[in-house]
Amino acid sequence: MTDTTLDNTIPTARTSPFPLKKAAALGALLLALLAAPIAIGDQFISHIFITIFIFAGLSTAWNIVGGYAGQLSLGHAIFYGIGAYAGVMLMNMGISPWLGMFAGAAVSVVVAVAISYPCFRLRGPFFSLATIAFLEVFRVLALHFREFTGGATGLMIPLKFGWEWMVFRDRTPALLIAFGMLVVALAVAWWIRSHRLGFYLVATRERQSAAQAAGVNTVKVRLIAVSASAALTAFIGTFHAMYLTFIEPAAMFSLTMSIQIAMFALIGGLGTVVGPLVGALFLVPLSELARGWLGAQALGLHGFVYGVVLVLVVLFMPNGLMGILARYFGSAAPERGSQSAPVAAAPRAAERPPIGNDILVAEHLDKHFAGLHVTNDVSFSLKEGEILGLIGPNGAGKTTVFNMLSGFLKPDSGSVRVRAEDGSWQAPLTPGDFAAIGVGRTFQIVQPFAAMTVEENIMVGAFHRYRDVNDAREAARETAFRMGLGPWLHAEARGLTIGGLKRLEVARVMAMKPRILLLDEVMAGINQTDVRRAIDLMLSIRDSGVSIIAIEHVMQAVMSLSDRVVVLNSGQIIAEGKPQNVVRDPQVIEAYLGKEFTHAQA
Ligand SMILES: Nc1ncnc2c1ncn2[C@@H]1O[C@H](COP(=O)(O)OP(=O)(O)OP(=O)(O)O)[C@@H](O)[C@H]1O
Repeated sequence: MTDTTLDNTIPTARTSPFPLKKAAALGALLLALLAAPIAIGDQFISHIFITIFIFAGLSTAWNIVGGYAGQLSLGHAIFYGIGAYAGVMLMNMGISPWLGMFAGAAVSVVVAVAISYPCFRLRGPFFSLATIAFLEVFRVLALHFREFTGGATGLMIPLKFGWEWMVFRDRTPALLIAFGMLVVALAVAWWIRSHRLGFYLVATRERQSAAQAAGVNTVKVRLIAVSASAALTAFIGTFHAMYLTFIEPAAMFSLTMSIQIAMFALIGGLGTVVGPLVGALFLVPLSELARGWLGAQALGLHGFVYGVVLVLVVLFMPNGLMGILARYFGSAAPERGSQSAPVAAAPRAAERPPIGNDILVAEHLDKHFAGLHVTNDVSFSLKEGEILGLIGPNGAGKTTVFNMLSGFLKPDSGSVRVRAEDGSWQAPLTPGDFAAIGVGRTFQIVQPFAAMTVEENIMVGAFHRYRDVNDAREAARETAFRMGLGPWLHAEARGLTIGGLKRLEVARVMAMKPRILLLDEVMAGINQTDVRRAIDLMLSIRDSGVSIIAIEHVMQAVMSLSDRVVVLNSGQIIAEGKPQNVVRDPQVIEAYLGKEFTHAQA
């Protein structure tokens, strides 16, 4: 590691994932998109723009779930269909679609929560398949209840014109409504992405367990995202039904529709605020023009050309059109191998606070994995202000113990109790409970939120203390500079070296200001100089009143840091005590250290 001088100045500039300059550019683009068809005044052109606005709105709504939260739903036509049917059915009863769309949105939210809750357990393609299955159920239901839905013959809207009924002879009012809906969808998507919820969603998408360790209720945030997305989709569904004037199950609950909605976001730029709009802007005219120009020449030729363009985009633009734009206007990637800014000199307390009473107690922890008895009656305690070293050979069960101390694994028997700030003893169960009571942990295999910047990664931890984005950003920057990550604030975590990722892992948990810190091999794979710095950092963390349990194989660190050491072997505690005594224990030498270590110590 080189001794690069650390720039200790913490910049106070406040940036968001969607800063003002970009917002102004988007505003100008939207105004131009509205002005163009009005200025041209052609019915067909207006129709194309209405279609762009509708699909861009639908795709923006989908992107909240599919892009931010990473749940690739192919069932979004359910909410579109519910919005459409609610609007038309209520209109048939004399109720304005402006009210109908809220009814459709309310039903969609209930359906979305009911479907998503069990499906969140499914990962990747299995989630997508489940959403397709639900879509098919809704199509069949719409066919079956023909007294309400008109069955396969569909429903015609009663031809009542005017703003009250959302039906017009001229295209301009429809253009304005479609535009308004797109703006609302974009505003909601932007708000979510630039606030705590958006950070939590992306973190959940990137690494669910790391997000849980940072105190994120991953189920709750995804349910909120699904609800917002379903409501927006239903709003647009109601309007589109009025625009089409006729609805039927095959068109409203169609898989093609679901795929199209998702595709615009994929092509434009998954997980970005404006990606879906860019995708729709590119693809809707292409599809309409291909249909108009080529449809007459040879049957299906337009579909072929459209398909070829899609394949080319997917092959050559993995991050969508927004990826290309970001390459020209975005920030540069961090340089690998140069991430050596030292950890800031940790301010040490003049005097070490005295070791207090127990703050965490593990009692009789037993855990089996199939036939393997991984931990066997493991009991120990951690005292306030203490550093407890947890050592043992590979496979001894150390990480399993950590998983039980942080709610990631439920012990088969035994318990973990933690003393809360008010002095009461609690028995947290879930990772969220542990985070809430002040237990923070790192992971042996680093778990960065790869697509987020270093700053955003640490902010996910800081949100545990601060709701406000600017406060969380400030806290994250402070932590980043303290951890020597200052120069890489705006670099994506995926570009960091292993040393950088280890620091990021600790920085994220430190930003939570935990009272108890569980460190899982944070010194593995780093060089001697960094080990010494990491030791200093841990001592300063301890001096600031944090109690630490550290799993570590680097004996230099174990010996100089630990007040006490617990040795695990084959899931059982074989020794416990002061480090200098433990390393002389014949059982520990036999099972873990080897005779060479004792000789070296002597
Ligand atoms: N989810 C799991 N399913 C089945 N076996 C598991 C699981 N997790 C851990 N094990 C097994 O339990 C044993 C203890 O693993 P654990 O990771 O807790 O050990 P460790 O002491 O942390 O080892 P290391 O120092 O190599 O990280 C190992 O044999 C491991 O293969």
